Amino acid sequence: KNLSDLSTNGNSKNILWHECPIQKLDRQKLLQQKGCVIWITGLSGSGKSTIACALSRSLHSRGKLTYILDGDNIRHGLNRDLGFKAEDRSENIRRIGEVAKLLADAGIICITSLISPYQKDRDACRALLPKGDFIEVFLDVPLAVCEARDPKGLYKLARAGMIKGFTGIDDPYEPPCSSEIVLKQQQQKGSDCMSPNNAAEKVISYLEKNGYLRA
Ligand SMILES: Nc1ncnc2c1ncn2[C@@H]1O[C@H](COP(=O)(O)OS(=O)(=O)O)[C@@H](OP(=O)(O)O)[C@H]1O
Ligand SMILES: Nc1ncnc2c1ncn2[C@@H]1O[C@H](COP(=O)(O)OP(=O)(O)O)[C@@H](O)[C@H]1O
Repeated sequence: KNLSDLSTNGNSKNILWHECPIQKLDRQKLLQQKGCVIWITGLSGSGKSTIACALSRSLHSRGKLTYILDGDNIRHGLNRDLGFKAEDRSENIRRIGEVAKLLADAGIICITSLISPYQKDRDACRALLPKGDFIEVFLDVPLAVCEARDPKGLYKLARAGMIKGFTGIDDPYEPPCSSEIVLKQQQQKGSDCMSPNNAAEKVISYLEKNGYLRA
């Protein structure tokens, strides 16, 4: 190794990047797909986890390897030290963005389902990936619909002041302005314009059209 290549990165000094002869392209060839990140963002209750699962199931049945990074789940382990203040949410997203980047480099179709309320945090994750490989999916579901669903009873607690800083109630959500895919949920009851399976199909069409389902 050439000592002049030793570098500093963050708090790490004297580190050198190690290349392996087996690269992303080789892994993609093996898997017959392209590694990428499908970044699902939206309010609590907008359907992120449901759509992530529908998408994973559908891609799996076509022989494609996926992995879901779900905010709730990752907060049980890797991110168990983080809460919900703005810096903690940013760090949550930064770490998951880095893990997603590794999974995409492994050739996997990585699906993240996080509120990710801040544009700058989402954009920082986008910037970690090669152009095109970060596919943002905005679940554009009105707060009233999410609040009416309230599957975990958290909106009720937030309205009663028992949870402080709940997204959409007393904490911000910055809607994305240039997502690759926008999935809109109408407010009328019984509207089936965005069933989880329809939503998954829209994402799969995008992947197909953009060459992610072949090596
Ligand atoms: N204060 C507050 N605000 C928002 N959400 C809260 C809060 N406290 C707990 N929860 C639960 O945590 C889930 C969101 O975690 P995320 O990691 O996706 O959030 S973030 O991206 O860091 O903003 C979120 O899950 P989802 O409903 O699946 O989105 C909530 O169940
Ligand atoms: N497309 C949809 N149409 C109707 N209800 C949905 C849809 N997607 C999710 N749901 C329901 O909404 C609730 C919240 O979904 P969930 O996937 O947990 O959202 P999130 O992960 O964004 O918090 C669940 O009860 C789920 O069954």
